[in-house]
Amino acid sequence: MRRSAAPSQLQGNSFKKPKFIPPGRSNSCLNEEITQLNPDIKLFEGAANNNTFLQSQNDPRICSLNLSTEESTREINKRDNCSGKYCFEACARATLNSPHTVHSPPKEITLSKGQEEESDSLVKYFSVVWCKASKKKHKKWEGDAVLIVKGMSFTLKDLEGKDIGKGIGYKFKEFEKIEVGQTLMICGKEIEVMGIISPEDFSSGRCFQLGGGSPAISNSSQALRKCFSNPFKRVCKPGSKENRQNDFQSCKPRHDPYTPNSLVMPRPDKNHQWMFNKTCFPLVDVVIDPHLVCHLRPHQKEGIIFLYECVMGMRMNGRCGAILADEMGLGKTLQCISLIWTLQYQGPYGGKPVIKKTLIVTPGSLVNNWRKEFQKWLGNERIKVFTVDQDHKVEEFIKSTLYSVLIISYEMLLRSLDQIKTIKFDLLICDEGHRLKNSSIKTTAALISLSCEKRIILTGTPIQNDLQEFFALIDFVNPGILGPLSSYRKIYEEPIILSREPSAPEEEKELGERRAAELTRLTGLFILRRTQEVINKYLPPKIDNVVFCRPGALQIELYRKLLNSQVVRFCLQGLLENSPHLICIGALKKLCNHPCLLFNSIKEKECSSDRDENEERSLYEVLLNVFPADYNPLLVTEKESGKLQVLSKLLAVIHELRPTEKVVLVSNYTKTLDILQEVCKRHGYAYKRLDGQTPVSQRQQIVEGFNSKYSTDFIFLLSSKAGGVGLNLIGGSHLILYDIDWNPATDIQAMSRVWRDGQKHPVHIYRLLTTGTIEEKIYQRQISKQGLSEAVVDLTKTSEHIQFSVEELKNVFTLHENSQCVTHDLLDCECIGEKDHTGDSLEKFVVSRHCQLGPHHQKSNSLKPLSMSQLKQWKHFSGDNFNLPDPFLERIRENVSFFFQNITNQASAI
Ligand SMILES: Nc1ncnc2c1ncn2[C@@H]1O[C@H](COP(=O)(O)OP(=O)(O)OP(=O)(O)O)[C@@H](O)[C@H]1O
Ligand SMILES: [Mg+2]
Repeated sequence: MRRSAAPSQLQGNSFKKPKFIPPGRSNSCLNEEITQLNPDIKLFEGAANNNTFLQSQNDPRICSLNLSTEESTREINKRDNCSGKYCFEACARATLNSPHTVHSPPKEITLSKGQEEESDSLVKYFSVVWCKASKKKHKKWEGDAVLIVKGMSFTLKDLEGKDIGKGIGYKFKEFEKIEVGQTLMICGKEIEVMGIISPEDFSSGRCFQLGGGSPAISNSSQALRKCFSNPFKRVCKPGSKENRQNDFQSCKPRHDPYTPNSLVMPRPDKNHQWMFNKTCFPLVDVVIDPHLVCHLRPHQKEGIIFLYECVMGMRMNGRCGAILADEMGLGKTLQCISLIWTLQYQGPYGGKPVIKKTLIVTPGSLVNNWRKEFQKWLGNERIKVFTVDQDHKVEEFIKSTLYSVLIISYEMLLRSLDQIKTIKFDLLICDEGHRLKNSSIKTTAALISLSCEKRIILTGTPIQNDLQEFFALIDFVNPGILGPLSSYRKIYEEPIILSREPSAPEEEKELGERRAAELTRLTGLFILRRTQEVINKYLPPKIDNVVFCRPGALQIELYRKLLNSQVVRFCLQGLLENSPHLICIGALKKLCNHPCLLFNSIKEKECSSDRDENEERSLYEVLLNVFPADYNPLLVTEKESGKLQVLSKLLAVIHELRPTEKVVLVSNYTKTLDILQEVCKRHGYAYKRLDGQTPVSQRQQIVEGFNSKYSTDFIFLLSSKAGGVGLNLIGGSHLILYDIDWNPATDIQAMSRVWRDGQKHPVHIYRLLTTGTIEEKIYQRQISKQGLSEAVVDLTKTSEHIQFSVEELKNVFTLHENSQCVTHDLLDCECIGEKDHTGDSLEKFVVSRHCQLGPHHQKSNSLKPLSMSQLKQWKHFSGDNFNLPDPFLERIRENVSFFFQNITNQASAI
């Protein structure tokens, strides 16, 4: 009856047929056909097998590095053991890396009539094709669908997960014995049952992918079609056996794969060879340069293999994208440099290089850091890298044949997009690539428009907290892998989000969890994230301190006045039009940093002609009266700010006790940095400064100047928003976070700048908070579960994105004048600031952080904001405690009401 087929029929429905079928061919006798048309394949396979192929695959040196290497070995062995068309099917499945089989034993879901009548909740699933009911002889199937039969009702869903038919009250008989091949008329649609879907395939969502089974992999995605198109077009030209053997002998690995500690990449399997080695070059081991290997950490070796497998399309057929999401400081740069250096001169087929040109796009402040890292690991001669800046334009790169790597900032990329598009890049690396999470922004669109297939995103920031952003990143590296956004929403996002609702029924929860697990499984093939713990053992101890500083008298007076203002009262009545609460929050934060910042804002507002902002104006008028008539903001009096007083003492004690050590001083605000700079000048401390105004071309020079052991600088003033990401500031071993951000990710990024590979001294991190004020509230929000919503784990989100309830605002707009530490009060700790919880260290506690992908994704715990209960395990003591074990804290105690402290890698830490 069928004349035209639904998509699944065109590719071969996986529930009925073997899954891997190159388009245009029927699956039967596939291998025989190949052998007939292409005798060289056999010859080649034999040659490969006789050579180092299996030896290297079985080489324990390689296997010990990575599970995936072991897996691929197993896959290859499996393939070698099978033959004929079933072998082919198995190969395809093994490459897809899917632990699941599609065929499900009918008995699992076929129930006896009695049983089914008893339980209305038993559900059956079928893959079907459908068309509108008509009397025409020649039917035209309109699409594939999934039929869900539950008791006497059914739902028909298209492959995007949308309901296209629903019915209840059907005669039970009609659904009793649905069989493959049967046609049914339901809801005005004619359907033909193509296969049975197991409950597992339904709940994981795999059945919604064309071709079933391993969804996007066997799916007819663009990339795949490209690879599979006309497979016999460029097959090996028959050559004499001798020629081939000569070829074989002349192709040697660039480095000896058998020297001890060599790092050899996994060999492509036969399926890969069949697709990508049409000219039948001999297989050659790809070996990482021993010069690099001797520096690599174990996780970096594993990461290089991962990246190699991804970009070579060995993890997923024809998919060449990867996301390396290692936490900050794990050396993502070195892993990429090793990959580039390897692929540029080596390849598995005849040793031919896989790539010629690489494009690295990175935030402006890291352009020169990349160049520097290339120099550090490969010297100046091996690879010529070209960095684009004001004086070095893309044209130069185009004209010269010298350079193979182009490093450019995201901003410059937009400006030079037309030229960039004329260059054929074989590998694209997007550093700090979480910024591509929004596919509608210009940068993402520009990068998508580049034709390069091998794409790598590097990011140290968690990426799974927002499912839509997650989709954008995935879709960037492996376009189409999750289908169109609309079906992704229906199949994954909606069920997952619904299942997270506390009131979700059990059934919904289960479905959501399964979909999340499937999404994790699928994307896990090309996402790698390791946590900081993997390098802890190479790093010196780290002492984290949270220091609660008593506010100054002027601060308290202004604070009270502000909280009693009309604007705050309006906010607390829920009148939040024009966001007056944000003005108040802004004013309180400035006040905590230094009253002079607030004074300056008031004066600026006075001068501005903007008449609309009544709330702000009236608020400021009230406050101005609190300042002394002769107040001079330029004096930046230290005692006016609790934190500044503590900072000034802290710098003095570090300078005195550790004269050779340096300090990174971080703020989110340029104007606060101006104050801190003033303090440096006043005390004669040599400093460097990097903020949003610093020209990109100068940034690396400033960083290097500070890191140099010959540098006389004592302080590095850093604006975390402008330059926090990616920088290496290992010259400093003390880092002071002067203010706190709503977004814990911003603070974590900043705090990760000094405790990283290359750091020689124990690292001291000081987070300064003004006692009893909004800063404590922000901190509590950061560390309490409620505060860890997706709104704040994203680097680009600020307080404007945070929704406050009136209740929350009441809390934010309260000053706790009589508490030494509100945060400690909230911990329900029985101590009175004298107890020292030395036994437990932070590392022992698992932090849970809101992650939309659910529990399956909550593996890591190192760089997450800690929780209240963990904080309780930190050592803590009030400033009145006389036996402080820390010489630095001891000297600043006078202005400090409370401390928390935790030591990681405890040895001779202080
Ligand atoms: N194997 C290694 N041995 C010594 N130093 C290393 C090693 N790997 C990386 N490093 C150094 O560690 C520092 C951090 O590396 P890198 O900047 O690549 O981190 P990252 O993973 O990109 O972190 P972020 O997410 O903060 O950008 C660099 O100075 C780098 O040279
Ligand atoms: Mg980096």
